[in-house]
Order: sequence, then structure tokens, then C-alpha cells
Amino acid sequence: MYPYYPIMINLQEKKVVVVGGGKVAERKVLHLIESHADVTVVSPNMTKTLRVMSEQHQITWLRKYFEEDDLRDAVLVFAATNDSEINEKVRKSAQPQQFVNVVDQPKKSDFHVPSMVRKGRLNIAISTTGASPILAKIIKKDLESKYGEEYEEYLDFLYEARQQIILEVKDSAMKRQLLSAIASPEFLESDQRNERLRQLLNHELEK
Ligand SMILES: C[C@@]1(CC(=O)O)c2cc3[nH]c(cc4nc(cc5[nH]c(cc(n2)[C@H]1CCC(=O)O)[C@@](C)(CC(=O)O)[C@@H]5CCC(=O)O)C(CC(=O)O)=C4CCC(=O)O)c(CCC(=O)O)c3CC(=O)O
Ligand SMILES: NC(=O)C1=CN([C@@H]2O[C@H](COP(=O)(O)OP(=O)(O)OC[C@H]3O[C@@H](n4cnc5c(N)ncnc54)[C@H](O)[C@@H]3O)[C@@H](O)[C@H]2O)C=CC1
Repeated sequence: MYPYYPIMINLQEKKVVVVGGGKVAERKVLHLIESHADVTVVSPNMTKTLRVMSEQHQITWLRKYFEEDDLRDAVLVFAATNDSEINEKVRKSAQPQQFVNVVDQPKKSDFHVPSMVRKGRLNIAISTTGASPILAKIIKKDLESKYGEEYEEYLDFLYEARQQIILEVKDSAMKRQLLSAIASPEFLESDQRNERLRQLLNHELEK
């Protein structure tokens, strides 16, 4: 077992090809669309949800059986049919620089899709490296109860506050101290975050 390398990847306007249009393909496509990827599904038929997405031009549907040329220009490829021979053919058709996920062959996949907790800018990915997708889902539920909806607004605040601190505070020790201060339960729970930040900044800058 090789350790996989986790990254948060910006897929905006990147071409992603999903071969197969069943339940598993649908789950992958929904997350890809959330990330604004340019998704093409190659499959003679698709689930109702995928059909609606195609009608609404959220995805491109190539209504056909897979052919090698369908992978052209894709950065990511999902071999998500229910036919393991076709999935293998997809994998073999890919160029070395393309990353392929084979839904029924974890060991032959260049990447796995983790379970995800998303609260705005907070993005937690859970992987069991193929050992147990169900455990990944259980851990996700657990983390979802710990990191609730309040984190979305809080992270937006942290983002803005950090930009402001970087801009206004030149001393690196002071900067570090302020960045730590705002990443605390006190700020998470406060409903007067901006006022508190201003006070802190004024206090530090007067020193
Ligand atoms: C390797 C990986 C490759 C990949 O797909 O990227 C893979 C492979 C396989 N999954 C299988 C089955 C199931 N997968 C799920 C669910 C999810 N599977 C996901 C990811 C991954 N699945 C990657 C590793 C993730 C990790 O390392 O933890 C999640 C996290 C993300 C997503 O898919 O979006 C998503 C949870 C989404 C959520 O958080 O809600 C469920 C449960 C359910 O559906 O409720 C079952 C049924 C129970 C079971 O079998 O365990 C099978 C057997 C198929 C068969 O029986 O033929 C294989 C193939 C094999 O293992 O050989
Ligand atoms: N990685 C994961 O998370 C999981 C993987 N699986 C695996 O995923 C496979 C697919 O599962 P489902 O989506 O439920 O199957 P499904 O039967 O709902 O869908 C299969 C899709 O593949 C398409 N297809 C078949 N031959 C094709 C070809 N030559 N070219 C293009 N498309 C083709 C069909 O038209 C259909 O849309 C299962 O066989 C299972 O091994 C199952 C559960 C979870």
C-alpha cells in the first residue's frame, strides 16, 4: 500500500471525463459540478439526475459507448461503468499525464475520491485508502457534528481578517500573535468579531 498524496485541486474549467452514467457516476459528477469542473459523461444511458443536468447544460453528454478518443484533453478520468473490462479499457486508453479513477479497482486508480465535509471554505477530506468507504462516511458524520454551519461564516471572517492583518501588521511576531488570536473559540463564538479584531489591531499597532 502506497500512501496517497492529498491535495485540494482547483478544477474550474478543467475537462473531466466520466465514463458511465449510473449511480456511482452520478455521485462523482455531483461533486465535480460543485467544483465547477467542465464535465463530460460518456454513456449510452444516464440516471434521471444526470439527464436533467445535461438538459440544463451543466454537463456534456456523449450518448454512446466508450471509445479511446473520448478522453482527449481530460485532466481527470473516471472509469465508472458496471463493466470491469470497459473500465480497464478506459484506464489503458489514458495518457500517462491523465489521472484515472477506476471505480471497481482501487489499486489501479491514480487517485481516490474521499468522503467530504464542506462548510464554505472549510473542506475536510477523509480517506481510508480504499479499506472502507463506509468508515470514511461514519467519520464524516462525526466531523459534521463537530464542525457545524457556524464554520462557514467564521472562515469567511478569518479569510478577510487575515488579509487585513497581513496588510496592516509588519512585525512578524505580532502578526503571528494576531493570527493565532482570531483562530480561537473566543472568536468562533463571538458575534462581534470585527469589532474585537479592530480593538486588537488598534491595541497592537499603538505599541
Ligand atoms: C477506492 C474508492 C475509489 C473511488 O471511488 O474513488 C472506492 C471504491 C469502492 N467503493 C465501493 C463501495 C462503496 N462505496 C461507498 C461510498 C463511497 N465511496 C467513496 C470512495 C471510494 N470508493 C474510494 C475510496 C475511499 C476511501 O478510501 O475511503 C466515497 C467516500 C466518495 C464518493 O464516491 O463520492 C463514498 C462515500 C460518500 C459519502 O461520504 O457519503 C459505499 C457506501 C454507500 O454508497 O453508502 C459503498 C458500499 C459499501 C462498501 O462496499 O464498502 C466499492 C465496492 C463496489 C462493489 O461492491 O462492487 C469499491 C471498489 C472496491 O473497493 O474494490
Ligand atoms: N467507487 C465507488 O464508490 C463504488 C463503486 N462501485 C462499482 O461501480 C460500478 C458501477 O456502479 P453503478 O453506477 O451502480 O452501475 P449502474 O449499473 O447504475 O451504471 C452503469 C453505467 O455504465 C454505463 N456503461 C456500461 N457500458 C458502457 C460503455 N461501454 N461505455 C460507456 N458507458 C457504459 C451504463 O450505461 C450505465 O450508465 C459497480 O459495478 C461497482 O463495481 C459500486 C459502489 C461504489
